[in-house]
Amino acid sequence: MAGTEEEEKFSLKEVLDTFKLCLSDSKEIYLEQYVAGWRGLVRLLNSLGSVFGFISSDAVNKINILVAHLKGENGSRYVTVQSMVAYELENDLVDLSKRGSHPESGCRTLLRLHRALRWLELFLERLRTSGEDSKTSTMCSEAYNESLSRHHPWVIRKAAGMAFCMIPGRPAFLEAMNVGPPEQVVAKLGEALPLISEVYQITEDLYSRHSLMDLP
Ligand SMILES: CCCCCCCCCCCCC/C=C/[C@@H](O)[C@H](COP(=O)(O)O)NC(=O)CCCCCCCCCCCCCCC
Repeated sequence: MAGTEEEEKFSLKEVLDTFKLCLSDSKEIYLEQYVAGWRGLVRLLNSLGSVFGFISSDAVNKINILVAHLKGENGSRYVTVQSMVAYELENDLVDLSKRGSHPESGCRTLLRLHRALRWLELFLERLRTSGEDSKTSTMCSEAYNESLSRHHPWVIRKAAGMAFCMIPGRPAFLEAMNVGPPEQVVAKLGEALPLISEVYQITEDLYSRHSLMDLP
C-alpha cells in the first residue's frame, strides 16, 4: 500500500533529521516524529524492491494505526510516547495479557515498531563497521536473529529469511541511502546510530517500567 509519499526518494539524512526531532529537551519522544522516521524507512524499503512489500505493508499498517490515534479525538494525549502510555494505561485501553477489546492500542502497536528499531540498530551498526566484501543479507539475518525473530512465528521467520536473500549488495545498498560515496554514508550512519539507540533505550526503559514488554 505504497502511497505517493512512500514512493518519494529516501534519504538517510532526512530519517536522521526526523529521529533527531523526535526527542524533546526532557527526553520525551514525539510520536509524530517517530512515525515520520518510520515513514522514511518504509520509503527506503520500498525502493529496494517489491519483494519487501509484505514487510513494508505491515509497517505502514502500524504507522497508520498510530496516526489515527494522533488525529483522533484524544490526539492531544498521543503527543509523546510517554503521554500515550500514561493515557492508555490510566483508561484501560491496553490488552495486557491476551488480545481482547483493544487490538489496536497505541502501546501494542508501537511495541512492534520498537522491536523492529532494535533490528535496525543492530543491522546499521553491522553495516557501518562492515568491510567492502561483507554481505548485507548476512548482516540483516544476524541482526534479525538477535532481535525480532524471537517475536515472530515460524512462517514469518521463514518469509523474512527469504526476503533477506533479495537485499542488494553492500555497494547498491549504500547508494540507495542517497548520501553520497560510501565513506559519507558510513559517517552518516555513525551520526544516526547514537540517536536511534537513544530513542530505542528511552522506549525500552519506559515499557519495562510499566511491564509492557509482552503486550499481545
Ligand atoms: C532492508 C531489509 C529489510 C528487512 C526488514 C527486517 C525486518 C523483518 C520483519 C519481518 C516482518 C514481516 C511482516 C509481519 C510482521 C508481523 O507479524 C509482526 C507482528 O505484528 P502483529 O503482532 O500485529 O501481528 N510485525 C512486526 O514485527 C513489525 C515489523 C515492522 C518491520 C519494519 C521494517 C522496516 C525496515 C526498514 C528497513 C530500512 C533499512 C534501513 C537503512 C537505513
